[in-house]
Amino acid sequence: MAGVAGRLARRWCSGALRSPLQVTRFPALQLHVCGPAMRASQKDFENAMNQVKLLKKDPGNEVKLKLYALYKQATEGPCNVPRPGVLDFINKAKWDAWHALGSLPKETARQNYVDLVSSLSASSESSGQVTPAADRKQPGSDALVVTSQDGITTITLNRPDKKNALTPQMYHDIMLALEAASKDDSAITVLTGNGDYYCSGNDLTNFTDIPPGEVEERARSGAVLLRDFVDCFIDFPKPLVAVVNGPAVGISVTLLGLFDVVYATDRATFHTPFSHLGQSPEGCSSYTFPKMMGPSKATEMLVFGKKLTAREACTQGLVTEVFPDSTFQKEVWVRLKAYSKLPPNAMRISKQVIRNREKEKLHAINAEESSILQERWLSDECMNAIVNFLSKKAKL
Ligand SMILES: CCCCCCCCCCC/C=C/C(=O)SCCNC(=O)CCNC(=O)[C@H](O)C(C)(C)COP(=O)(O)OP(=O)(O)OC[C@H]1O[C@@H](n2cnc3c(N)ncnc32)[C@H](O)[C@@H]1OP(=O)(O)O
Repeated sequence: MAGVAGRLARRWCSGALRSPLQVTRFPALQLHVCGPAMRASQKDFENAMNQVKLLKKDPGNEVKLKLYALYKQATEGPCNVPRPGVLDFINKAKWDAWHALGSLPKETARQNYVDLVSSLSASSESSGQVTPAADRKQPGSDALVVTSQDGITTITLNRPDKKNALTPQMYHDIMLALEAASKDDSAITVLTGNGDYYCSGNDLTNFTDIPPGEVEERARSGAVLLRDFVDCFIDFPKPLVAVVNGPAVGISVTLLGLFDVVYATDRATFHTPFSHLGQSPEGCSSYTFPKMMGPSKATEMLVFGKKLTAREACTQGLVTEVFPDSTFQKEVWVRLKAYSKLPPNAMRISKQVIRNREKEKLHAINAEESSILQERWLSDECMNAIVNFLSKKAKL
């Protein structure tokens, strides 16, 4: 395959092949093709085709073949044209990739194409080679992807079929990733999501399969986990940037108050349905939200569960800047890449000057919120809300 791959690369890059997959600029990446959520619209698909053209670095021939195959499957269905001759290496490799998809439904191929492009785009504005940072402990599952390049460590939530809902493993892995990022060579750390959502908050199935008699203990350990998790954000020493690529729910919203900068696509929304869930605010939002938006706007969000658009969130100070979805990834990564070239020690120290005097207070608030939430998890209101979600009676 290496010889074929090399020839393919030359042909693609030289523009010898005319197809919607002509990748003129390629991303560096860690790739994940997602399961068949089957929600991508034709518009999403067309957007993804456009996004491919913006990619900066070569993702490698295997990926290009995968993109080609998914495109053909999504637009024409299963491959039933004759296989090219043995010496027609390029077209044979393309045919093989397409044919390998068998009877995969067009909708699934379309979704997989969109998801694949989305994962490529997440890092398409960077020029260096993305490496899974070799000196760090890698996450325990592929629900989290950590990459490092151009002075930016990016932590990507990668459970797009579940809207990047956070499992206990992910909480632990994010803590490990933040700890590693605090010590690595990068100047800036980014948290983002793969797929159409930034994050749908705590995975509500975390509350299931608890044996009778263990509920209190689970609530206690859940509160410890929550407290440790939020502490990592409070203490994180470098500029921490949220690249909010889609809607955000629950703890993924409250935590934004602990980030230094929050960039959002205009497709993002911000929703904290704590009362609907019989729960209460966490992530220090009971302090950061009233401080940034005033108590009454904070109450609308944290108590009444009002969902904000990206622009509203920007007006309230929760979001730093909103970008059109079509140019979001491009603009944000260009910006971050430029920032990452600033002297790292100066940035770290300036962050400390801005944040340090509040740290103690934030830790105390986090402890209090976690303890209140521990009680809430044992309430009938909370149990009923979880049962409602799980039985699909309620979509919050
Ligand atoms: C006692 C134990 C303690 C545990 C440890 C705790 C540690 C810290 C806790 C911190 C406290 C955090 C609080 C919060 O974050 S509150 C917010 C919780 N999130 C929600 O309420 C969102 C619920 N989801 C939804 O409302 C919708 O799914 C959503 C609007 C996000 C998307 O709707 P849409 O119709 O577009 O898509 P689907 O509903 O079909 O979703 C696709 C699949 O994804 C699953 N999904 C989505 N979000 C979650 C979630 N939060 N938890 C679990 N699963 C989620 C959804 O069920 C679909 O799955 P299937 O395809 O399998 O049906």
